[in-house]
Amino acid sequence: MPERLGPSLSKPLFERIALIGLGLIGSSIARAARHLNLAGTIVAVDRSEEVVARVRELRIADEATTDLVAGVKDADLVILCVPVGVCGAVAEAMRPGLKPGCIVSDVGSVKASVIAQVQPHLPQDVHFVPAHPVAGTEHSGPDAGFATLFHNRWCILTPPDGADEQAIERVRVFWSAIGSNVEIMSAQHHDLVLAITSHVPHLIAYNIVGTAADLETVTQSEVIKFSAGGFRDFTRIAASDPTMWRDIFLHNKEAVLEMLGRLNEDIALLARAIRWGEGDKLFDLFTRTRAIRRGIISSGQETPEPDFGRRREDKA
Ligand SMILES: NC(=O)C1=CN([C@@H]2O[C@H](COP(=O)(O)OP(=O)(O)OC[C@H]3O[C@@H](n4cnc5c(N)ncnc54)[C@H](O)[C@@H]3O)[C@@H](O)[C@H]2O)C=CC1
Ligand SMILES: O=C(O)C(=O)Cc1ccc(O)cc1
Repeated sequence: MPERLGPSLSKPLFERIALIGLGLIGSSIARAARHLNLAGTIVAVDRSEEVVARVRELRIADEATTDLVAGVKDADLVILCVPVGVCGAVAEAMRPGLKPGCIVSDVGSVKASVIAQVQPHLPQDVHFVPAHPVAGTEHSGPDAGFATLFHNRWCILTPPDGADEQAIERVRVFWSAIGSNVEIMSAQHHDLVLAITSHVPHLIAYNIVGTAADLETVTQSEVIKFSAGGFRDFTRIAASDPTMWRDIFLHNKEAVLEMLGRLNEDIALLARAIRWGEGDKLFDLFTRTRAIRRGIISSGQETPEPDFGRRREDKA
């Protein structure tokens, strides 16, 4: 068992869990649920034969199938771990197999659109509790997952109005047992917050790496050769899955456009400060942002970077 995972439960939280989509997130949930004894039986469902075969090889689920209806049969908890753009189609296709009274959840990076897509397809006696584990990497697929991915990270639940309290509590307990800190908010608020903290930063990374690549013909590969840490960090983010991120932008359109509008205004102000030599404006902003980063590190939400011996010199 990985070192940082908590103790496994003596009795599973759910008899049978079905995970739909066994990529980075689905396979990480499967691994964590297995290690922590959160489910009596874990069923893996994926539309890709290749992924199903790999899940069997990796032994991260008890059963694996491409058949959605058979896969969700008798499951007490079904979690959609597919790109947000296909959640509605998956919900519609799995509906005939859903057990009355079961809980359906998801892990999508966008919430209002997923609720709008999924809810109309669920029978009245099925409880929908949408979730978003705010943890991930730029990698995809069943080999990329690991059991500690969600440890000490946030998981946001966005239950629609009138959602069953017991079902919300069971999903909260599930993510807490996985090691996440759980918070509940409205889907609209989630989408606005995540637009600025996650979606727009990814768009900026895709954009800057794209622009630099276009410049490369002009600079004859100096862009990559002399890329310092900052640019390299952007290339990591810009290596994230194209399908997943296309869907996120198309399904959180209003919030992303709202945040991009604000960002454009602020960038125009920065350009103006540079043009007119207003150093104090630049200095004030950079001082504020440095304090934010240091606050994140001291609150324990981020591991500090290696100091390469700098601290010893500082002390001298
Ligand atoms: N990658 C990340 O860092 C994070 C992703 N998320 C969310 O998790 C979800 C999954 O993302 P990843 O695991 O990274 O993706 P992934 O690309 O690693 O895995 C997605 C899996 O879904 C399967 N799939 C696609 N369409 C399907 C369908 N119609 N029916 C059945 N299976 C289907 C694919 O074959 C693939 O195995 C997305 O909604 C994403 O927004 C949430 C937090 C972090
Ligand atoms: O790799 C990174 O830096 C991420 O930001 C991962 C990530 C991607 C999408 C999410 O909805 C949550 C986390």
